[in-house]
Amino acid sequence: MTHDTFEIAGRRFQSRLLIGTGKYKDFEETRTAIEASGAEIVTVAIRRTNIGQEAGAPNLLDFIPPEKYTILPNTAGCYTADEAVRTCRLARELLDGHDLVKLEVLGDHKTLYPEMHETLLAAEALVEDGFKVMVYTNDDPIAAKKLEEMGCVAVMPLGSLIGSGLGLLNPHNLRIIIEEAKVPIIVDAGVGTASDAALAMELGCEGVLMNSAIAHAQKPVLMASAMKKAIEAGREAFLAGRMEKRAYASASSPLAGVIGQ
Ligand SMILES: CC(=O)[C@@H](O)[C@H](O)COP(=O)(O)O
Repeated sequence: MTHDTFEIAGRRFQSRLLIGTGKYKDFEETRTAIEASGAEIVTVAIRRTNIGQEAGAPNLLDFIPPEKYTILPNTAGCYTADEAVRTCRLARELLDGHDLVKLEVLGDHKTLYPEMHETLLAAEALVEDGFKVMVYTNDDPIAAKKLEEMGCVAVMPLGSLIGSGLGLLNPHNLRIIIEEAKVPIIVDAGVGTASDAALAMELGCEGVLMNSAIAHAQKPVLMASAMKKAIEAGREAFLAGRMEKRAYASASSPLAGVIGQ
């Protein structure tokens, strides 16, 4: 499987597991979990994590160095297109012109569901401004297509609500989105355990982004390692092509060809 890489915005990656940096006990635990996950793309909430905004405070980039990981600044905590666009511009300044961002514009505090009108406005403005936009969206195939047509480099439908751990609530919609897509589809949010991640990959997603399932596991580093394997297993199962489901049994040792029959 070493050649099974995937591409986002002209960059190639081996690992299909994208990982968040929130909710860990401390930066050291963040570092160890990310290491165990094998992730190459690491997302950072610019409004919540210090990557240089606060001089003198502990800086995440000392633990997750940009020379080793692709840092993916995200707009978590933004509720309007304006806030999201400003946050991406701040990230670009802090990261010396880095243009790959994860856009999320949220609708309310209770569901953290994407606000699609503001998301579309922000995506348009950011693409226009030269950003490579990976965008968090609901699992609506029409919205996913619009975001792709606007020039987003990856579309990231939710599995279920951020931080809920409820898994993939609508695999049927995800399948439609994947079938229609010409850019990578990456499930973002709601993964609770390894089988959720494997299922997303079996559906044909290019990758999965997760945070809570690892950071809130009782043993985050062990869960990070489990997720790495689940993503790889799900991908291999997708490439292998699953058998058809049948309504009735089919003997494991068929009689056809048996001597004496
Ligand atoms: C880290 C990040 O970008 C989150 O907004 C993301 O959606 C993860 O969700 P979970 O915490 O449910 O994995």
